Amino acid sequence: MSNSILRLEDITMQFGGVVAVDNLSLEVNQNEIVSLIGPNGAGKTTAFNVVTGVYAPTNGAIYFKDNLITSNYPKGSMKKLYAGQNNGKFNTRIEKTPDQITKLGVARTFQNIRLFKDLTAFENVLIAKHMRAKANFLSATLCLNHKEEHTMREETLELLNILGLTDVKDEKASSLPYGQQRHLEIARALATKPELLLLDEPAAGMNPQETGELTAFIHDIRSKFNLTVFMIEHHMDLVMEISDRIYVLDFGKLIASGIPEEVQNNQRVIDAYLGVQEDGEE
Ligand SMILES: Nc1ncnc2c1ncn2[C@@H]1O[C@H](COP(=O)(O)OP(=O)(O)OP(=O)(O)O)[C@@H](O)[C@H]1O
Repeated sequence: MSNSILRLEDITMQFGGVVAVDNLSLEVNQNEIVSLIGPNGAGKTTAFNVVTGVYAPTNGAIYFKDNLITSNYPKGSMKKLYAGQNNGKFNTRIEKTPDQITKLGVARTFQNIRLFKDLTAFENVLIAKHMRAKANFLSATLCLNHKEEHTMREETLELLNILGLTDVKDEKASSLPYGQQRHLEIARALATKPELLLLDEPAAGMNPQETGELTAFIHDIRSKFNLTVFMIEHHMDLVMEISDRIYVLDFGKLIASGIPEEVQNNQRVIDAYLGVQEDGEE
């Protein structure tokens, strides 16, 4: 078996005529921290949405731990609209729901924090545990036996403790400072016991101190939970410091990949993204 945990093969995601992700192939290996970067609208979140089953790709295949979990090809009206390059290469259709992808061992956080704002930190994590145990929210809330419930509560407390949230476990999510809400979102993702954690802009909204602490925090959870991390991020200092490897998207296409030094010095990347951000130039 290879060391690959996630592999995208020729993924295209097209919304009508808009090609958000264009023939993207990439690989994430076990225990790596890999970043996906690119200017606004480059297709990063769409790529995450395809991996996590929010969208079925228009074309292409995805492998998780070398098992084919997603596969599609253009059909119906999409046949005419499809603008990609690999038409005909894929001929099976495999689609999984976000729940099914989560159960395989893939969890994610979102660019805009999606906590249950009126529930406590403890309740937010506990619900995620229930969701992992049962197929849906309703059965999750109704069908647990006492022993299962007790175990989940214990595990929830342990998770909050590891993530430094014990003191605020009974606070409403909405009342927590932004940095703690981000940690809570990660705690909730970890409650589903993932092997692969997708973080969509974990530093968004954080102050410089919180952002500075994020590298150590992500390293820490990676080793404690034996995780692989695939991350979208705009803070270049963080990306360059934390990433084992980086993939760069521009207008949906992969324009560069490599270790941070390679990507940092890549002229296409500088032109497309880093240059724009640092100099404010087009
Ligand atoms: N559901 C959708 N329907 C139509 N177009 C969409 C949809 N989702 C994304 N797009 C388009 O796909 C392109 C890529 O968007 P996406 O949000 O993936 O980019 P991004 O790299 O994550 O951007 P940002 O860094 O600003 O979050 C954009 O042009 C966007 O408008």
